[in-house]
Amino acid sequence: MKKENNDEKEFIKGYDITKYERPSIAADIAVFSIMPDEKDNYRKLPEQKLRLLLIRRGAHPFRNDWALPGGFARKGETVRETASRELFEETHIKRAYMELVDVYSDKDRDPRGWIISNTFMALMDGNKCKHRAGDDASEAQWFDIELEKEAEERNFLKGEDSIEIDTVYCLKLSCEDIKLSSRVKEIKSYQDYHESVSYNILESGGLAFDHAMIIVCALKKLREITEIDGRITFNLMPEYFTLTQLQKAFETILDEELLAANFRRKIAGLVNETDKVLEGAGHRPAKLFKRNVEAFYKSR
Ligand SMILES: O=P(O)(O)OC[C@H]1O[C@@H](O)[C@H](O)[C@@H]1O
Repeated sequence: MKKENNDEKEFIKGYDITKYERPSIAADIAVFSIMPDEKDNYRKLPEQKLRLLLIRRGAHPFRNDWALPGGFARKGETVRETASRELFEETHIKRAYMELVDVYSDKDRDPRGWIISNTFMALMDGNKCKHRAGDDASEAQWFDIELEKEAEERNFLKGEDSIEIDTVYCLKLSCEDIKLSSRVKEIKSYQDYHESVSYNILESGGLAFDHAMIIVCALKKLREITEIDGRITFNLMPEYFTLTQLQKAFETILDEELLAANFRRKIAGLVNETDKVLEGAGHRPAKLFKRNVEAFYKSR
């Protein structure tokens, strides 16, 4: 046993790590929040909007284009630590829900060279976030985000069981008079009873690197997780909320209207009623609820 350990030590000492080319590692974060629409000031409860934080790049490459907050890993950091550090630099938020979206490693994704992006999504109550421009950024802004299906084409490959579905998505991001519009193609193929998915950027529309594609993937993942397990949505909520506000948050993410009775049945076990009410939002004050923390401890 001891001999083997010594062998291994010798092997590691003599190992030439430079014989493989090494990529640079970056982490990006798609930071989502739900915030009231400031333009909607005629209602007591303004419409809630799903928002994404973008940074205007202050340096080359893609100077002046908009990008997800992100940056290179520092020596010794895990990529999650890199993402948390970058998130804190931009939002001053230390703890937020973070989930890996995917790893983006296309050789041409960054003109500077082989740079792999590990992208996380972070969800937060946007009202708590004091975003500020970081060292390498000239501006940080919350953008309203919308994703529309523009076209879908189905092609049978060999027989009835093999199909390729091409979907073109139009991603719209807007912040006051800044309007970004990107088009991303999703290619889903089902062959031999297995699904594979890939994406192509058709138009970047003012977004840097491959971030248009990454944002589409992040939003689709947020929607998928919300459909499977609604607990993720609570990360966008303040401590106290009405059931209507919670339903609106679900509807904003899923981009569809939900039936109140079905919705309330579904989330009943996840919330606890409090003795507080929301004042000033109509003739009858609405009851405020909190997370039922025990239901959140349960493993997924
Ligand atoms: O902002 P700098 O530090 O220039 O570069 C980091 C970015 O480089 C890209 O590959 C990554 O997606 C990340 O956003």
